[in-house]
Order: sequence, then C-alpha cells, then structure tokens
Amino acid sequence: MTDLPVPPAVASVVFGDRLPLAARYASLLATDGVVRGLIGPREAPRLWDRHLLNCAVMTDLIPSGASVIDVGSGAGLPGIVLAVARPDLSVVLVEPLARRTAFLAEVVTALGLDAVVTVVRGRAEEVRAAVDPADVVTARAVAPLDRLAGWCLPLTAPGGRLLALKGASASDEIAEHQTAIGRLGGATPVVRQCGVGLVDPPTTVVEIVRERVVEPASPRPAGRGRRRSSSESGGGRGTTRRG
Ligand SMILES: C[S@@+](CC[C@H](N)C(=O)[O-])C[C@H]1O[C@@H](n2cnc3c(N)ncnc32)[C@H](O)[C@@H]1O
Repeated sequence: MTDLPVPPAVASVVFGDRLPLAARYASLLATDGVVRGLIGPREAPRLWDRHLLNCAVMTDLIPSGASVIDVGSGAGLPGIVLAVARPDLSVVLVEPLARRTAFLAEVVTALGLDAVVTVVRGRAEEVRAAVDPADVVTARAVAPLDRLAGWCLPLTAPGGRLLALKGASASDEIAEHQTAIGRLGGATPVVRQCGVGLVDPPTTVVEIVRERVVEPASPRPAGRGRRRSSSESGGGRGTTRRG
C-alpha cells in the first residue's frame, strides 16, 4: 500500500486555504496515478517538493483572472496544480494520450474543478482550431524550447506569454534556440526564478512573450518544390504582423 504524502509546512503558505484540495490531488497521484502508470512509484514520496510545490510557485508569473493552456499535462502538472492554487484562473489541459486524458478528466471531477478546467485530447500543434488563444501557455518537461515555441506561441494570445518550466539547462537552451524563437514571433526569452525561499531549488521558468503573430507561409506556386512546414524550417519562413 502507498503511504500518502504528507504536505510540508510550506505547502500551507503556497496553497493557503486550497491546501486540502491540493492534498486531495496529491493523494490521487500517489494512488491512482501510480497504479495507472502516470507517476513513477519513486515519485510518490516526493510529490509535494518535486511536483506540487515546484509547479504552484509559478503562479507568481500568472496575472489575475488569466486564461491558461497547459500543453502536455501528463498527470496534470502544472495545469491541475495551477487550477487548485488559483481559483481565479481558467485552465485548458492539452494532452494527446487517451490514458492520461481519462485520468485528467476523472481528477478534474473528483476535485470539483469542472467549471474552470477543460481537458482537450490532442497534440498542441493540432488543437489550434479547438481552443481559444490563452493569456498564458505553460509546459513542463514536454520538448526543447524551439519546438515548444512552435507549438505553444500559436496558442498564446498576442502579448501573452509562454511559461516553460525548465531545469538547469534553461540558459543553454535559450542560447541555442533564441533565433528560432524570434522567427516564431517570440520576444527575447527571460529566465525567472520562482519560489525563492519556499522551494529548494527554486523553480526555473523561461518566459517568452508572443510579441509578433507569425502567419504560416503562403503556398509556393506549383512546380517550385514542396513547401516546407514551419517546424522543418525552424519557423523561419513565415510572415509576421504585430500582435
Ligand atoms: C514527460 S511528460 C510531462 C508531463 C507533465 N507536464 C509533467 O511535468 O509531469 C510529457 C508529456 O507531453 C505530452 N506531449 C508530447 N508531445 C506533445 C504534443 N505535441 N502536444 C501536447 N502534448 C504532448 C506527452 O503525452 C506527455 O504526457
């Protein structure tokens, strides 16, 4: 039998009066989440430190009343945690795997979050027609920054931001992918440290504002070769307009 994870003292600072709801989510992860293979058994004892608190502290970067799309939610990280910590947010969870969206839908209902959380099954690059662009798009452990920007900036409202939870590699990834991100309409990425003094280590978030809207390139005239997709071309062949 799995021991249910005990919230550390700092959890009440981070979640406030939503702590019981956060604890219910932690229990679902530690039981159903482990049994159904969405969370590794070794993660159960460290769910609070490495997962719930690590995700919750990024709420500092999310404006009041914002719409949020969480891309690649998996078992609900960070999307469910954001909805638990911040009842003012409306959250869409985008996840392609049926086993995971089934779990997410059950968790949303079990936590009474149906009014503020929607689960969408699909790949981020395929759900554009199905979701409204959001003020904030989040992603944790989903893809390198250039691919994330290609998937997530089109889901971000002009002037909104992509918040990518990253580890120690954040600065290296920015150096590697900054040019591609710019071509996709992203502003210069900024590294933010969240939860300093609350979580150790603090959560590293790469923030990318969608400063320009990049339209897909127009098709080339017939006979001049196959048009490259934006992902193949690094997004560099699009046309842009100010957002
Ligand atoms: C390593 S898991 C991370 C899950 C969760 N964000 C977390 O931090 O625990 C990566 C997740 O991204 C999802 N994913 C992969 N490609 C995706 C895409 N193109 N669009 C949306 N989600 C994707 C996978 O199905 C998987 O659930």
